[in-house]
Amino acid sequence: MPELLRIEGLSAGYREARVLFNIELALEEGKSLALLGRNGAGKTTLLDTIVGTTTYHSGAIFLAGRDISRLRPEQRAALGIGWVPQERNIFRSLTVEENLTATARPGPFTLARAFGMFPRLQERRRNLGNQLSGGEQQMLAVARALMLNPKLLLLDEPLEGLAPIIVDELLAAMRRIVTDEGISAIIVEQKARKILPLTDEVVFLERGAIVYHDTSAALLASPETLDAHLSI
Ligand SMILES: Nc1ncnc2c1ncn2[C@@H]1O[C@H](COP(=O)(O)OP(=O)(O)OP(=O)(O)O)[C@@H](O)[C@H]1O
Repeated sequence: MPELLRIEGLSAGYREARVLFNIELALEEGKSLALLGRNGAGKTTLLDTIVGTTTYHSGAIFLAGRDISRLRPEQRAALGIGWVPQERNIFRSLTVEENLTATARPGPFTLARAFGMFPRLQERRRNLGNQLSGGEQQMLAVARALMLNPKLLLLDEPLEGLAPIIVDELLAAMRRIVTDEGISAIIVEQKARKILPLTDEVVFLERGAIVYHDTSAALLASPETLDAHLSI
């Protein structure tokens, strides 16, 4: 598979504060990566740096071979980076359907496909964003990002604060996204054991540096390694 994302010697943070140090990472097309680590390890900062909203210090980020390190966030989005931030940036005063179509870009992922993946959204298509439950808002945020037909989907703690039944629904949808739809994704998650079975690779960040990178299958086969990293 061709390489989709390559990060070389990346250091970044917020203004003069450095949060990420010398990040080296590559992801092939169609592969998914779980990005794990304790609170404050730099997971969100890494996603935001790929999106382009942090302060870039050094190194480079390539998307499908093109250096995007100095592009603005909207230019990166146009090149195929889809992003669901922790705060789920949906339009609260637009309907579900308007949210999905307002920023959509042509491609295989259509409104019908979004409703097929999230039947709850179809039922609530005429409801406003602010009338949805937290779980429905998260589904809408994910579906909205997919409607941009991204090459790379970045999800920041998509399961956070959701009821168990909604967590299972979203996990099933995420499995479809990364396996059936074959969309490349980087998923930041606290619930490591929930996310590892549906990702190809896993990275642990600690104090802004990568301290572990392997296949998710290898980490799942080694519970003591997983426990060691989760307890850090
Ligand atoms: N806007 C900001 N300005 C300055 N420092 C920030 C900002 N956002 C985060 N940081 C700092 O960057 C470091 C990494 O934070 P980040 O949110 O990336 O971690 P995280 O691994 O995503 O943690 P969490 O699971 O809590 O979201 C922390 O020390 C945090 O205080």
